[in-house]
Parts: sequence; structure tokens; C-alpha cells
Amino acid sequence: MIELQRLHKSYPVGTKLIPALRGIDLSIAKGEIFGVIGHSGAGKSTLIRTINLLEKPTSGKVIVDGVELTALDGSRLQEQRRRIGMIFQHFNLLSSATVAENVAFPLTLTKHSKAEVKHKVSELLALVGLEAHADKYPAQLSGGQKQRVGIARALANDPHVLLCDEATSALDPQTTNSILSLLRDINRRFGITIVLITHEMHVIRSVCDRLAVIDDGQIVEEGKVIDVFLKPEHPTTREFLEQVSDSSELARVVEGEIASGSRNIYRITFVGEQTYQPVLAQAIKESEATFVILQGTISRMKDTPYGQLVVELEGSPVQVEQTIAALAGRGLEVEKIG
Ligand SMILES: Nc1ncnc2c1ncn2[C@@H]1O[C@H](COP(=O)(O)OP(=O)(O)OP(=O)(O)O)[C@@H](O)[C@H]1O
Repeated sequence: MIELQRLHKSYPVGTKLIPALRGIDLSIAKGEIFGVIGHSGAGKSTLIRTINLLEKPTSGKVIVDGVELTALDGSRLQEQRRRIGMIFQHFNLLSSATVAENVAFPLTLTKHSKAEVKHKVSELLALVGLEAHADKYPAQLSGGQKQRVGIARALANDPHVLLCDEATSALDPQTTNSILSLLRDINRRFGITIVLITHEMHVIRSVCDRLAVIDDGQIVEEGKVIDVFLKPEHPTTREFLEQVSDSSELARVVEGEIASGSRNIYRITFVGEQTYQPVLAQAIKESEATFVILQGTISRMKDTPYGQLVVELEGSPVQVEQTIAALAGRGLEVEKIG
């Protein structure tokens, strides 16, 4: 669906070239919600803006829906761009136009009758829940409402792809959640591929199927959200995961236990339906070991529940072995961490 191949982008600043993207290769499948996370200056905005060629790469290819955008210009590029909607952190609405006029704007650039525009605008405003605000001006709206206008406008030409450039970064947590759930809804109902950039891991966790971590213009880790969350490999990914876990507190608990001589601390990971099953209780019943829970979390990644328990197992070496074998036999991941 979206293919980025050996993408490089450098910005000329004075006599120097500042590298922003340094060899990006990325494939995003049709219908996916794909997140790109990175620190400030990592290259996220540059990356997302190359997908619709708002930013022209210095070298490399951008292919969307089988069409190489980097090989097009003029009206052929404009035509392909219409299939890619975009929303922005600061909404980029026309302040002197009403909500309805803002949403109608992209339609006025293509051939539509007045009646068609009117019908489409009211459909879009209903989709984003703003029917009652059609005649207001952006200044009369809250941040969340402004972003809803941005979304309606981005969908006006029935795009196949929606690019979200830090779309929730200017919003409070509750409004962020309502915008994220609108994006999920749009993705489900219309099968639109969504690419979002963010510096917030909870945004990735609540809506994305897959993610890439970008650092200094390069992708340092990529995969399904659930896999990356449970087994992060790159230090930058681990740093971002700190935002959504209390792992530093956990590290202190585990260190304390290890210092006190315990050597039987395990992290047990549950994914999906297992999260709600009494598997640990069953395993313990069989082995007759006992356990102390040091830490536990249950959360949700998009639609998948998952949980992690850190336990100290107590019993003979055979009982401990049996417990681990019973848990592993039920498909749980068990990792010795102390
Ligand atoms: N128009 C520009 N001219 C010169 N340098 C630029 C320009 N835009 C971005 N850069 C530089 O390119 C690098 C990547 O910037 P980019 O905005 O893509 O990062 P980002 O991850 O989106 O950061 P932020 O989260 O702060 O927006 C940075 O070093 C930045 O200073």
C-alpha cells in the first residue's frame, strides 16, 4: 500500500546540509493503522510529509497504491495526492471560513455540483459529530472540535490514506481519546490506511497495529505493537515504553528482592484471552509451589488485552520447575528476571 524505499532527506541550511532522513525503508499494508514514534528532531514530521510529497525526498522512492509518487509532478501528482488526506497538530483551518466551508474546501478544487458538495459536507459533519456546528467559525470551537473539522476536511475526497501529523499533541487526554477513537472508527468503517506520528506511546498503544521507532533519521525498531511492547530491543524503544509502564519502580522491587537473596523471580506475560484465565492458580495447584506477586498490570493494545505479572515462586527446585513448565505448556511466556 505504502512503500518507502531508501528514502533520504537533507535540508540545506546556509552552506551545510542537515540530514533528517537517512535511508528509510518501510512497508505499510492496506487498512493498517501504523504509528511512527520518535523524539523531537528524530525526523517524524519529515517522514510523514514525504508520503504525500509535501516534502520532496533528496533521494529514494515513495510508492502509494502501486503508483510511484516520486516519479510524478504537476497535475498527475495533484491527482494522486487527493487520495491522501492529512490532519495536523494545529489543525490548519481557514479562520475566516465556517466549519462547513472548511470541510467543503477540498471539494471546491475538484468538479462537484453545489448539491453534491452540500450533501457530502453534511455526511462528513455527521460522521465527526459536528452537524450542529456547521455555521460556526474555528475560533468558536474547542481544540477537539477543530480537529474533527480537520478530519472531516481530510476525508472529503474519499482518500485511501490518512496521514496524522501529531494530531492529538495539542489536546488534553480526554479529547485525545475521543479523537483516537474516531480515527479507529474511520479505519474500521472505510478501511482507510492510517499513518500517524507521535511522541506519545499511549497513542501508539491505543490505536496502532504496527509501529516504527525513528531515531536520528533512521528506523531503529519496527514490528507489531504487541511484540514491540512485550519485547523491545532498542534503547530508544525502551525509553518510550517507560511512558506507559511503571518499570522503574518494578526494577527497584526486583533489585530489592535479589539483594535479599531471592533467585526465583519470574515475569509471566499473558496475551489475549489468557489474560482473564486463572492459569497461574491452576499451575500452582498442580506443582504445589507457592508464589508472591511483586507486580502486576493488565492493559489493552488496541483490541488485544495483555497482562504481566512479576512473581516470586517459592518451593523446591522441582516444584518451581513444574510451575514454569505448566505455565509454558499453557502458552504463556515466562522469563526469569531475578
Ligand atoms: N525546513 C527545515 N529546514 C532545515 N532543517 C529542518 C527543516 N525541517 C526539519 N529540519 C531538521 O530536520 C531534522 C528532523 O526534523 P523533523 O521536524 O522531521 O523531526 P520531528 O521528529 O518531527 O521533530 P518534532 O517532534 O520536534 O516536530 C531536525 O534536525 C530538524 O532541525
